Amino acid sequence: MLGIKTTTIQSQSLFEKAKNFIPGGVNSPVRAFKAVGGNPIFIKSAKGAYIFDEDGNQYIELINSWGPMILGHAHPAIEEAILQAAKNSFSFGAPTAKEVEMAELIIQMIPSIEKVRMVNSGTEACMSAIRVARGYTGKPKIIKFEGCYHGHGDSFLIAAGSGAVTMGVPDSAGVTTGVALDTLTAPFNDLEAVKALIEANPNQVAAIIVEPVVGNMGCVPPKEGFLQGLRNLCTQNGIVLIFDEVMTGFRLAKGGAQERFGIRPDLTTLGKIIGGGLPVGAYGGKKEIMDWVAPMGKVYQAGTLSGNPVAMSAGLAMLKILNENPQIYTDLEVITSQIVSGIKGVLKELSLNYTINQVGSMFTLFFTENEVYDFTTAKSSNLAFFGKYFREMLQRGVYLAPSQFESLFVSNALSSEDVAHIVATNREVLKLMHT
Ligand SMILES: Cc1ncc(COP(=O)(O)O)c(C=O)c1O
Ligand SMILES: NCC(=O)CCC(=O)O
Repeated sequence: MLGIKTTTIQSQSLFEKAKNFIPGGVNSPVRAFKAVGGNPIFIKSAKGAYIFDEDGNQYIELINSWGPMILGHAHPAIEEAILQAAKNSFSFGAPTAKEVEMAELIIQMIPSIEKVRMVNSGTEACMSAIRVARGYTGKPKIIKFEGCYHGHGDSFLIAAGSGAVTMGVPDSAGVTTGVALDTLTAPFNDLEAVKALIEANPNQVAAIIVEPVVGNMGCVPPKEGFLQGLRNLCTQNGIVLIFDEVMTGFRLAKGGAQERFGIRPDLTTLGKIIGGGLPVGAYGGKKEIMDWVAPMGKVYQAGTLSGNPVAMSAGLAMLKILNENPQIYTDLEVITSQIVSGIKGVLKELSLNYTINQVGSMFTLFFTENEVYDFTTAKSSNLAFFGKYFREMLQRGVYLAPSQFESLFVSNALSSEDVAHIVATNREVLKLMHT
């Protein structure tokens, strides 16, 4: 059943057609298989741990819509919530009880958030968060880390990770020099570089934005003391600390990476899991800062579909399950550790020294022998090897992110048979690649 057993002819013809109408044939660059060779597969449906393409091939999911499907696909409680909500119409552009319930639950799950505003994507959340930080501090610049991705807002497409680096455009065309000059960059895990930037730009830095565990150059954990060091520098210099928890929020713990590492940011951005698979983002934090947002304050931010009732219902159903079942996080960690230790065992058997990083239910196998702790070390990976690995895994029914510079996301829908299949497939493919 698993893997490409028939053909991918439907996917191929859809892709040919799509290229006539959609730039590059895809609605988000990371979906193209540009970095790994071959053409994208077009998805027809998914259920639990499995995804099915237009040709009827079945794959085990390790992307899970780039993070949101932490409970696996089409979870019955979320499906039901969407169907029920849709019966009352799909959008009102006016306040609802659901969004109040949603805000209350987010604040309960993430204690650093005292007030929260709903938006439609992680990009919007991050764009809005830095605007608020600038309004609140009256300062123009932000510091971000090389290889971190905070969505496609102009200010973030400087040394950006994820699809931007995969497609070779970490500094995108179309971003003005003026905007670019207000984004300062430092290597991830390098506190001294951050200190130097703050000293060289006195009273200029409004915010430091960071993925507390990076997913967008592959999975890269923070070194001991790094996040606390950022917290201290921000407090000492009147800088707003923004944790971009679009990937890590509700994934690494119910309170995200900030709960896992015990650090309290001033603002947090959220996306992915918060919508249960529908388009939702949010930003929130200290009341004192969030009260700068219109209509309370002078920072403008708005949205026709923000707090959309169907999306809120899906998100609420998801968050309630996570909030009420802490065992899910233990299970996710066990499943992911089984996969990772299985792959490590395979590497040992084959005398390969590739690096695997794992934090909770996020992990990446890097085709480099170097320790990977920042963008430079991530980029030392052998991308041709990754491409071959990706294609061979897909052929055998394991659906990975089509880039070395992405994390994989595990769902709790994986069975022990699925885990065994993933490890066995790694053995087969890595062996094939190294003989
Ligand atoms: C850490 C992080 N921030 C922001 C974003 C942007 O979110 P979206 O794709 O929903 O706009 C992403 C993912 O794309 C992300 O991984
Ligand atoms: N690392 C990339 C993502 O998480 C988002 C997927 C997309 O941009 O389509």
